[in-house]
Amino acid sequence: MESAISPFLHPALDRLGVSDEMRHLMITPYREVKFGLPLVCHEGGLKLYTGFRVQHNHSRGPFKGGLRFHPDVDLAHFRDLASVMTWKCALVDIPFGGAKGGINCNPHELNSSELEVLTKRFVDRLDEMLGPDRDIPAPDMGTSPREMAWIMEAHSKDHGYEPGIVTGKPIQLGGSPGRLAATGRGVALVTCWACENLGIEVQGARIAIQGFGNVGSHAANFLHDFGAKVVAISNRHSGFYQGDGLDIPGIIKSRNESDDDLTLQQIDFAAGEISNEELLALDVDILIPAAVEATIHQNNVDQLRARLIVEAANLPVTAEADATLQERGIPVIPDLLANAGGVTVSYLEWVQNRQRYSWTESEVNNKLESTLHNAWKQLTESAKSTGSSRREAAYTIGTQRVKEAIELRGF
Ligand SMILES: NC(=O)C1=CN([C@@H]2O[C@H](COP(=O)(O)OP(=O)(O)OC[C@H]3O[C@@H](n4cnc5c(N)ncnc54)[C@H](O)[C@@H]3O)[C@@H](O)[C@H]2O)C=CC1
Ligand SMILES: O=C(O)CCC(=O)C(=O)O
Repeated sequence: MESAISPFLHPALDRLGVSDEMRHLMITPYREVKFGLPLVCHEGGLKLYTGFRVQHNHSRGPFKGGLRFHPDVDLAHFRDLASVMTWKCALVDIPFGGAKGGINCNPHELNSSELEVLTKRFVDRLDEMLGPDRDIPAPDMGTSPREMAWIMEAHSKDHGYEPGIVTGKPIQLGGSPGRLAATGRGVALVTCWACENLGIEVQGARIAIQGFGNVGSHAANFLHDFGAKVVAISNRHSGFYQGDGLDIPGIIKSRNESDDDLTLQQIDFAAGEISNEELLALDVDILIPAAVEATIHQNNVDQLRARLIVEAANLPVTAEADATLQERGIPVIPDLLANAGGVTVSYLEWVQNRQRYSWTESEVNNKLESTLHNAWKQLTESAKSTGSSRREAAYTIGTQRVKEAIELRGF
């Protein structure tokens, strides 16, 4: 499989003028593992899943990145996503490297105790690679605070009480206030700054959001609170459109009551059903892809009518589509910044865990906002002064910081 990040990364390394050896070092994962995970299912019978962890780079701090439980994942996928984490942490200037991993299972088809066994077995297999100063997992698609609690338990069994082994935990176990909503909060804040920059009024702005999980639903809720009209949302099954704005708090409430992504379909509100492809092509001010990679590609990019795209998902716009959007003058706020709120509060959670001390939610939210705003300022200034896109500027800053750390540490 061709790397989705290479077309963004190589030009940044060209701009830095790195040697071939340094380029190779910066693009190659430090370590990647793939292993079998057997599970005896409740109805009987053995199933074999595959676990993955790619540790991309740790020159600026321990490996950091989420765990995805999804049937379609593979090593190539995680290689790209781990690399994204490295540049993202560097861009927002938190002392972590990049990693990503997960299991090729469909969490909707397993019950809670099967998932618990699988998650704990995953941690056992990775035992010597994980640790609060080595590699710190967190939630990504298909995982949540529940799985993070199991990870903490599995690790602490052999290593003693250590909440800093994982972030995105339940608050009762040392999770940080604000982490659950942090990625969506960051998406909403960055959207507001971008609107201000581009002369788009947030109040009343029409927004379409693809993906209504942790990130999409929290982003929708914050933007609704800021006065925007979220006119369309979707999940992996279908989408909904209501021209005068959806009742986002009401939809989230009923989704949470059933605790199942599927029930978005069953919610009773005065909206029409649309497909994910139709959602992407809506005539809106802002389009927020918050689901999976490559949902905006060369075959649908010409249909897009949004004035601004904010990448809440990782790598949702392919390189070909990105080039077309640049030609059409449609600004894209890149994933490296737009969804960095999650890992930023993960860092704050890890700091609190290491100090055995906790901050209030408003302290955490203030630190999140100032971290993202610093990165936003650096990114926009760099894009302006070099005449590059925001994505190019994000990669230039991220790769520059990682290169500097590698050189300072030596080989
Ligand atoms: N959870 C976090 O803190 C962070 C997540 N992200 C990224 O945000 C994205 C979403 O993650 P979460 O919200 O955590 O996942 P989630 O598992 O909570 O929700 C994913 C949502 O996307 C929908 N979906 C899945 N495939 C789809 C498709 N092909 N078309 C439309 N909708 C689809 C699902 O039905 C669900 O509504 C991912 O790209 C993830 O890597 C990025 C930074 C942090
Ligand atoms: O919170 C974290 O450590 C990682 C979040 C993540 O996986 C991401 O930013 O893509």
